[in-house]
Amino acid sequence: MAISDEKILEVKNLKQYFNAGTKNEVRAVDDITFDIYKGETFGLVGESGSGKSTTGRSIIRLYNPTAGEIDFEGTKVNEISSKKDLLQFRRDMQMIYQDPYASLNPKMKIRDIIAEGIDIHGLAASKKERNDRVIELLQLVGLNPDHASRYPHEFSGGQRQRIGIARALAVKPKFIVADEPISALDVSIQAQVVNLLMELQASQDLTFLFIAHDLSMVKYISDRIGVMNAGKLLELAPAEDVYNRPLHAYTESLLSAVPLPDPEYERNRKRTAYVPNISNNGDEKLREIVPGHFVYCSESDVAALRKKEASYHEKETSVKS
Ligand SMILES: Nc1ncnc2c1ncn2[C@@H]1O[C@H](COP(=O)(O)OP(=O)(O)OP(=O)(O)O)[C@@H](O)[C@H]1O
Repeated sequence: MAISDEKILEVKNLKQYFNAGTKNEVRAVDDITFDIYKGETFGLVGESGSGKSTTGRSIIRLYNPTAGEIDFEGTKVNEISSKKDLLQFRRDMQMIYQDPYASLNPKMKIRDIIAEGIDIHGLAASKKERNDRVIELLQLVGLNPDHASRYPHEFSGGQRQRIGIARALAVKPKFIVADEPISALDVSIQAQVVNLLMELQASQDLTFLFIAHDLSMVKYISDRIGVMNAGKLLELAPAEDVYNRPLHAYTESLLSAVPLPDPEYERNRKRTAYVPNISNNGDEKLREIVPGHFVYCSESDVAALRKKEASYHEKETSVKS
């Protein structure tokens, strides 16, 4: 599915605090705003504890936001109240987890794990239809139909993640929150799962929120990327721009920590320490520096950031000529 200009998800000034008002208050998500378009993969990256998972969980309504709003297809997620609408929402929005093993019941056969959603939502009229659908899903994620009668422990990490994906797809969702779906996998398997997700996005008309702390893979799958730190969205831009023209110093330092495949280059390169390049004037917010490229900054930083953006283009032109 090509990316539409229609927004499927709007996150507006979302705050998700834990233990709010106590001395143990954690501002896991602290006033973030972003949209996701239909057919898009939006990558959310940041170090551990930056608030990525909390954002994903708020979106699928596991939490009640401290403040702000989440709209899915124009409906306020936290105001969905009828059983019927909530069931539909749970069907439209599915989650894929980091550790598929922990989320697969070890005592259940793969058939029943995959068919859980089919059963809950009454999507199969007969046992045969249910079985056929499971087989179709297994094939869709690159597994063998015979696997239906086996148990989770009989599978490798990559295969288990495929089972988790099949389970999510069983209810024909529109939107998938993939929370670090490849972090627990061997590097050699990561690319296979990323490729599978990309294929499925096209064939199943899906939109993804792809959460990752590893920036090396997220580049390939994401159309746009949001960089989070300490509950704030610090930079938001098309994936290419985040990688090739980072503007926030935090993004630059994250990128400098991405492992590179060439060992020689890897040994010699320098990590960039995070030296903030944003003023602390109290008027910081996500500001559009050039069309589509946003940085959390103060009004007084905008000119310098525009200059920095322009300097990337000058460098690119001089490399070409
Ligand atoms: N249920 C909770 N109660 C209290 N604090 C929480 C809860 N869930 C998360 N936090 C805290 O909120 C902050 C953000 O956590 P979150 O899991 O969203 O980060 P993350 O970027 O997804 O990191 P990771 O990659 O480690 O999961 C952390 O400081 C975490 O300890």
